[in-house]
Amino acid sequence: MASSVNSRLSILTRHLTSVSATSSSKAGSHGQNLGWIKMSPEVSGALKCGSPIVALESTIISHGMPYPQNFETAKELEVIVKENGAVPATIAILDGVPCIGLTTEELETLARLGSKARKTASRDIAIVMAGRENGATTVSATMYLASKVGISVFVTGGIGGVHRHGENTMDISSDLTELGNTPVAVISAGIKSILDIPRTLEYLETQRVTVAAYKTDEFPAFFTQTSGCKAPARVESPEHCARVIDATIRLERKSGILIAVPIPREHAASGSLIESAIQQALQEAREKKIIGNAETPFLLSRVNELTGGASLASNIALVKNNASVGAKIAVSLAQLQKHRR
Ligand SMILES: O=c1[nH]cc([C@@H]2O[C@H](COP(=O)(O)O)[C@@H](O)[C@H]2O)c(=O)[nH]1
Repeated sequence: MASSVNSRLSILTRHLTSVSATSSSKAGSHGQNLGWIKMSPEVSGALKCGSPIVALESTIISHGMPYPQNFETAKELEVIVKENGAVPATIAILDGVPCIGLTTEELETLARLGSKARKTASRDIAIVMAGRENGATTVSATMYLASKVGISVFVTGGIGGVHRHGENTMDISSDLTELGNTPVAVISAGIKSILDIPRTLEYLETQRVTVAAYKTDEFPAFFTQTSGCKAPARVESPEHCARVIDATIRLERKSGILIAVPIPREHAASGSLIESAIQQALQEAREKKIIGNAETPFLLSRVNELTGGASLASNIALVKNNASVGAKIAVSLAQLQKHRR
C-alpha cells in the first residue's frame, strides 16, 4: 500500500501540472502514464485532494443480481458512500476502456447487459481491453484497477474463495491470489457458505493476507453472522480499520487486507434455509456440469430462486451495510494520511 501513497502524490503532481479536473483523466501509480484508464471528474478530483474514495465492483451488478434490482442497488450504494463522506468509484470496463467512476447511464448500461458483459477477473482485463468488450470486474480485477490509481478501500458483498471440493478440482478464486499481491483493503461480508470457508481462510493465510472480522471474533459467512470459524483478528471501529490500513502502508506490505463485516442481524437469513438451498444448488451444478467462473453466478441465482428471493434481499442489505462501513473507513484513513503529509 506504499504504492497507494506514492500514487496519490504522483497523481496530485501530474494533475496539478497537466490535467483539467473537469475532464476524464489519465493517472497511475509510480508516475506511469496510465492513458488506458478513464477516470470520472469526481474520482480524479478526490485523488488530487487526498479525499476519501471507495471503489465498488461491477460483477455484483451484472452477474450477482437480476435487473432492475442490480441497477437500483448500484445507485443506492453510491448514495450511501456519499452520505458517509466518501467519493464512490464504481469500476468496470466499457468498450475496452477500464473506467474508474461511472455515470448513472453507464451503471444502467452495465445493469441491463447483465451476464452479456464479460465477467472479468484480473487475468481477463487485457482480453477485454483488446477486444473492446464490456467487462464487469470481479473482486480481483477491481482491486487491481483500484490499486493502479491509488484507491486503498474497496467495498463488495462477498469475495470468491476455495470452492467446496476445491482440494480435488483446484477451483480457487483468483480473488484470493489477488489479495495476496495487491495492496487494497477489501470490505466484504465474509465468504459464502457455497464455498469451503475453513480452506479459504487457510489459503488467505498462505497468501499473507491480513484478515480481520469487524466487531466480532467469528468470521462471518455472508448470509449469516457466523461460520463456525474463528477470525484471525478482530477490529472494533472504522478508525481501527483505518489504522490497520495505515500501518500496512507504512510497512510497505504488498498484499491486501480483508475486513469481514457480518450481515446486520435483522437481515441475516435463516442458516438452515440457506444451507439446504445451497446443498440443492451445488447438486444441480454438479449434474449440469457447471464449473469454473460460471459456478458462482449459477449458485447465487439458484439459491435466490430456492429461497424465494430471501437471499437477494439479504445480499442487498449486507452490501449496503458494507458500503456504509467502508466509507467510514475511507474517511478515517484520509484523515490519518492528511496528518502525515
Ligand atoms: O456473493 C457474491 N460472491 C461473489 C461474487 C462475484 O464472484 C466473483 C468470484 O468469482 P469466482 O468464484 O469465479 O472467482 C467475486 O469476485 C465477485 O465479483 C458475487 O457477485 N457475489
